[in-house]
Amino acid sequence: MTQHVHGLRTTEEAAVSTPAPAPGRASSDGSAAHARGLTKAYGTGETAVLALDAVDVDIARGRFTAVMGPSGSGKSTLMHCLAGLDTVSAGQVWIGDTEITGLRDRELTRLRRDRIGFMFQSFNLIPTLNALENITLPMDIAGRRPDEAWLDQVIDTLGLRNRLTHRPSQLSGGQQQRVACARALASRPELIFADEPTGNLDSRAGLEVLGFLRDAVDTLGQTVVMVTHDPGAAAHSDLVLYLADGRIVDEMEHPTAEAVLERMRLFTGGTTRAAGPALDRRNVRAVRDGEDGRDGADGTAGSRDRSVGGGRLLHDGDGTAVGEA
Ligand SMILES: Nc1ncnc2c1ncn2[C@@H]1O[C@H](COP(=O)(O)OP(=O)(O)OP(=O)(O)O)[C@@H](O)[C@H]1O
Repeated sequence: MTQHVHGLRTTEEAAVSTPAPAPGRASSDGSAAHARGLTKAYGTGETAVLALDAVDVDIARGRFTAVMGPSGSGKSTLMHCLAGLDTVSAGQVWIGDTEITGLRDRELTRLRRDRIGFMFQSFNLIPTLNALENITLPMDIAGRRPDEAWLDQVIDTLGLRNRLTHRPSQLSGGQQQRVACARALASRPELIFADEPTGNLDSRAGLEVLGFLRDAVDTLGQTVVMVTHDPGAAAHSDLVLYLADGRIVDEMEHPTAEAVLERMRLFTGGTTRAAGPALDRRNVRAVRDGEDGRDGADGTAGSRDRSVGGGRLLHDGDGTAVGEA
């Protein structure tokens, strides 16, 4: 099945005519994270799923990037691979200047602890600890003393000053998410990854959290990457990256909810399918170089026919090909 993105000039199409920068484009301050050829396959053989297909991406420092796409398009997988929470099948990932693909588990754990903050849909707060203890827990585990001035700023920015001695069960959902947000910010990480951070919140609490993430970028100079299904949430970001079938197929600067909604309507299908037999390297290269019959003539973005060459190249954990046609 050929996947069309009508009327749009996709990132892939742009790459045919000009050596376009990777989606996300690093700001003048550089990349907080970037990936090249990031490929992630789950399972092997007939049941293998290619969740990410040779993704190139730059996460610009000091910006708020949203990742959107249909269910199963690879959003969470992309976030987990960028954050070093999941291994990659092929390709490379950097946090700042540090290549994390290839790091040993212990080094990766330390890097995640020291340089990355996480916010998940389930807030992951410890019920027996109060808000302040939850906020400082990662630093306590790491044996690091919080920067008190910064911690104060985060607590005040998030409006948690009067809730610090409360346990999670004594806080509303929005307040719990703010604690999770403060915990992600407290160690002043280079990068914050948020997976559907408003998914469990009512719209008012969701708006609050998005406002705080926005503030974290604007006031505190943080870098945020947020996976979301919600155009309204994406509208708080500086840049939306659109994933479909494990690839970044488009991006939008300065999104509005209406523009995001409209753009999402233009995408068709888009779930990652089971990968069939893998193809040989020549075909992979041909597909990547755009020699696979892009449409183009009618102005539509000629995306790649997934069946060209009979499948896609899959790799096992150490990056070697595990199958060929
Ligand atoms: N642990 C796993 N084992 C096997 N397949 C997986 C695993 N995790 C994800 N997948 C598959 O990889 C593809 C991408 O999944 P991912 O969770 O990244 O998508 P998503 O865009 O975040 O979806 P959603 O919006 O529904 O959360 C899907 O086809 C999914 O079924």
